[in-house]
Amino acid sequence: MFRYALKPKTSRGISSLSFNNDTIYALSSAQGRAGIAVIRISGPGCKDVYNSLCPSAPFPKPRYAAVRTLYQPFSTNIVEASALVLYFPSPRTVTGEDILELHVHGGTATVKAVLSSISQCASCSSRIRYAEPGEFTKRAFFNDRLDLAQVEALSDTLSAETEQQRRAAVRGASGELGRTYEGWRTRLLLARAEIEALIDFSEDQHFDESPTELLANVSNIVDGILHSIGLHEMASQRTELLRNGIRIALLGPPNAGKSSLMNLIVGREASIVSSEAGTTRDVVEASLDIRGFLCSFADTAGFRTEGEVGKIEEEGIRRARKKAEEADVVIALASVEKTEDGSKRIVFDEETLRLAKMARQSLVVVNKKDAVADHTTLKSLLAEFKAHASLELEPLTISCREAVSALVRDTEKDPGGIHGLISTLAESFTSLTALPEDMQDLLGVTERQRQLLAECRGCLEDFVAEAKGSADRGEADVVMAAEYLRAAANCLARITGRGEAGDVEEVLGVIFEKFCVGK
Ligand SMILES: Nc1nc2c(ncn2[C@@H]2O[C@H](COP(=O)(O)OP(=O)(O)OP(=O)(O)O)[C@@H](O)[C@H]2O)c(=O)[nH]1
Repeated sequence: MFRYALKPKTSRGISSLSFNNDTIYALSSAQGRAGIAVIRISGPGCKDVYNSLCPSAPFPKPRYAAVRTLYQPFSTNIVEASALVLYFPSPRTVTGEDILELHVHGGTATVKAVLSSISQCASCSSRIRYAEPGEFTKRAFFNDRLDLAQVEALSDTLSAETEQQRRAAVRGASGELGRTYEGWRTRLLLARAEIEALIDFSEDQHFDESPTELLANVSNIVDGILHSIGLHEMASQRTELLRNGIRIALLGPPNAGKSSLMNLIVGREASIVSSEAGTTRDVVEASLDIRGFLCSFADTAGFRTEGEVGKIEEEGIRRARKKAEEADVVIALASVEKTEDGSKRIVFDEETLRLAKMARQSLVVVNKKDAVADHTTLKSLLAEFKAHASLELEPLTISCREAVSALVRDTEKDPGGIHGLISTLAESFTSLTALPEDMQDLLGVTERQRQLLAECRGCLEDFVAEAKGSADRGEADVVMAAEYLRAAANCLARITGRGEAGDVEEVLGVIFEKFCVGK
């Protein structure tokens, strides 16, 4: 019963004061009125809790649902007339401990009464108390039910707001990444063991390989791992875009219609629209879900070069330029305007197009197509613009004035061309974040993991340099080489939570603080 009291170190090899023998309970479904509320209890006192709440009913068969009346402990007061009760015996449970699940009516008073009754239950084997945030998952980790990469994926699953964030989180939850990193770590440990054997026993025993030959052979293994780390790092940069959002900067000359376009896309008046040039002085940002991708949209000050540019406008332009340089996608907006002689021309600015060309993805869009009466004139204006601005692709044409909000899903009604623009944007998001079919599991690589992979790569590159240096010198520093492998393996261990105790406890705090109570 006192599994952990007898074992000062958990199965992960970590002594943790917060890991204890207590039986914990919490409301695992959302707070507030609902059809059903799920209360979860985990720990050695589950059976005692059941016996206190259902004193005369038989204990339910493990993993089978049973309908029970729940009583206030030591009384005949009914707290829930018909609860669904499930018992899962350890160790094959989500926390690795005994679990009791109570599905009760989701009224606030019922949930409160059941939780209060659990707190009054008596257990001779353990203290019964309300769980801390993330404590169920923490127990799953300490009991080897989840590795750290899976815990992070679970945290991402709970916080996923868009379809693409959900997809990435699901990939991380499979445990495949943890297995991959463990596989690499084992290979590095075996290689290090061979090198250490050489250090320890070379004076007494004959080895087939010389130290330089051994380092060269290990280098081949390390090269393979380095190649794979490169792929994982690349994948993590792509998933970071899904997690943190794709940054889009909307650039163009004053009055091109940037604010109008931004408002149409985000579906609200985020930016001020006015016929006065230079209305947008600062960067206006809004986050939204575009076809399942989280995006952060930035409307910027127009790049005005003619006329007097005041200090505030100048600062706005500087910020716009910075936004463009940081953006993943730049939308370069031009517009159809009337010239002094009454004819039409497409107004654009060179700086916008230069920044668009430098961006990872860009779109050139011409607004105010409604200002041209016929299609032939529009076509010849576009051809002239394309040649003058040396554009490789055909610009998209839109009219914010004729557009229906992008939030209206009926793509038939798209006189302003906004749905077409959204589809093109979604295509560029896909190409920014896509991974080949056989690399889909890598969608789960998190920023923390990427940093550790980069650290690991550094140690392995040092090893390869040492091996090469040894071959050139004809003399190997095997102690240094073994140390590089030890450090690299430890980086991988910290990804899955098998690292040295201090390291793991440090990352645990960061990871678990994101969890809610009941998870
Ligand atoms: N005819 C026509 N006018 C438009 C269209 N889109 C915007 N406008 C008008 O163009 C003017 C400028 O629009 P804004 O959206 O404020 O332009 P902006 O690029 O944000 O301007 P700055 O803030 O000065 O950089 C306003 O009077 C809009 O009503 C369009 O599709 N057709």
